[in-house]
Amino acid sequence: MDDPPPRHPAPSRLGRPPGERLPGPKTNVCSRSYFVVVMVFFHVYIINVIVLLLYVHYSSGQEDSRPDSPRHAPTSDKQNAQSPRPPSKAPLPRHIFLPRIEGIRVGHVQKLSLVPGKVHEMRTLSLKPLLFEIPGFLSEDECRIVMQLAQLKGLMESQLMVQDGQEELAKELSLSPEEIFNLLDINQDGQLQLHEVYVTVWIVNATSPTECLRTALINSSFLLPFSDTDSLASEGWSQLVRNSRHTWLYQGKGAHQVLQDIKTRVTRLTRLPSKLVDLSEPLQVVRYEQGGHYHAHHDSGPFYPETACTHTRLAANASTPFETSCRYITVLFYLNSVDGGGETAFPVADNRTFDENDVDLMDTRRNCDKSNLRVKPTKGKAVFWYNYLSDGKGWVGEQDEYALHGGCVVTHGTKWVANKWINIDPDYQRQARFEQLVSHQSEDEDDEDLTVNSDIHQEL
Ligand SMILES: O=C(O)CCC(=O)C(=O)O
Ligand SMILES: [Fe+2]
Repeated sequence: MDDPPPRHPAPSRLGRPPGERLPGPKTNVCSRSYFVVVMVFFHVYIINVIVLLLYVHYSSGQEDSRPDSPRHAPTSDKQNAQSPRPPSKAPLPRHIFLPRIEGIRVGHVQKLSLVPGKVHEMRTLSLKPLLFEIPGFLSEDECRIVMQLAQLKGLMESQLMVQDGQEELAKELSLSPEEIFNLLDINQDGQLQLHEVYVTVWIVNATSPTECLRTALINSSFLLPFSDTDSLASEGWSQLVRNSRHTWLYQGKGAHQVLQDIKTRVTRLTRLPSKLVDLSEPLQVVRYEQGGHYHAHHDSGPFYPETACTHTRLAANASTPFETSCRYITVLFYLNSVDGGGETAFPVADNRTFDENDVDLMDTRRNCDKSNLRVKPTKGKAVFWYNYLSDGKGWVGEQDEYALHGGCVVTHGTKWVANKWINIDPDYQRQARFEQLVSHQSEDEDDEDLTVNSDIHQEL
């Protein structure tokens, strides 16, 4: 009998030496399927990565191909601000730095090229305020046309004056001081402002002389330039802030060419962006008869965080208790040469004799000769000054106290002047939003030149 074939020992974990592989066929199947699975996963992974990369590439490529893509054409802040966008609350980028003309020193003369074929000379009159004069800024014809246009439009009384029968009415009604006060407190702020006070004077005189006014003074903290109430009772014209007539002339598209030319020249003179000049108040034309005057004043008030500017008020979207015109620059044109008096006085220019208590300096009927600086009205001459200082960062800063000025009494003849005020909000964001809003409106209203200030100017 054959011996039975030798049998492999039964696989036994215990009996296998360490490191010995598992029997043949079973080992082969496991490693192959494992390899296949791994390879499938690997390929799927690679394909995913490739697809992802292709997606990223093509999607960014499409963005790049847009004409306004930043990668193709980097847009400046200025372009961004000009492109039509709905007004947003996010702070707008600062892209305008207002140029300010340097005065160098009093008497310094700079040559200007404002109109083709003519050179103007600009002389520094004072550094505080920064004040210049430019003889012959307007031609004789331009002066004549502006005066004629103003006459055609009609001039109105610059300050309310006592009307016929007003005194009798006041007597008949025999109002109490409080009633008079409340009647005259036009904006109902519990105070009487300067323009309200001068109306008060007439009615008070007609009822219970200065008693009424004293009550008003005690009940409120309004500013009175002449504190002597007895003289208020006895004086006439001198008590009016101003004694003149005025009108406004629109200077936008469609206006008389002379008015548009003046606006262009003012833009060149001040070197400000034309948009700022375009959006400013229209030209104000003023006529003083013999005996007319304008007591010393500021064309624009001081600026506090809660102060609103008249021109940006509508865009500011907030109601504020104080409002002023925010007239950054005044350009004053003399439209005729005055026979006697009528100088423009700058009582405290360059601070040579400034005494804060000397309130009489405000009185241009009596004390013009005490002013530090007086400019003689000569046909065609322009003077211009900054009513606000710079904030040191290229924008409008605080009010310049030295910009106090007034029109001396006209002793002979008449006096014609025109004012071009350039309105800028010291709050940059408000000015920028206002410009944004106006450019949207002008787009909507198609090519109409918006001079939004034309019916919202206020008397100061
Ligand atoms: O008449 C003048 O000389 C000055 C006028 C003026 O200050 C004004 O109109 O605001
Ligand atoms: Fe003024």
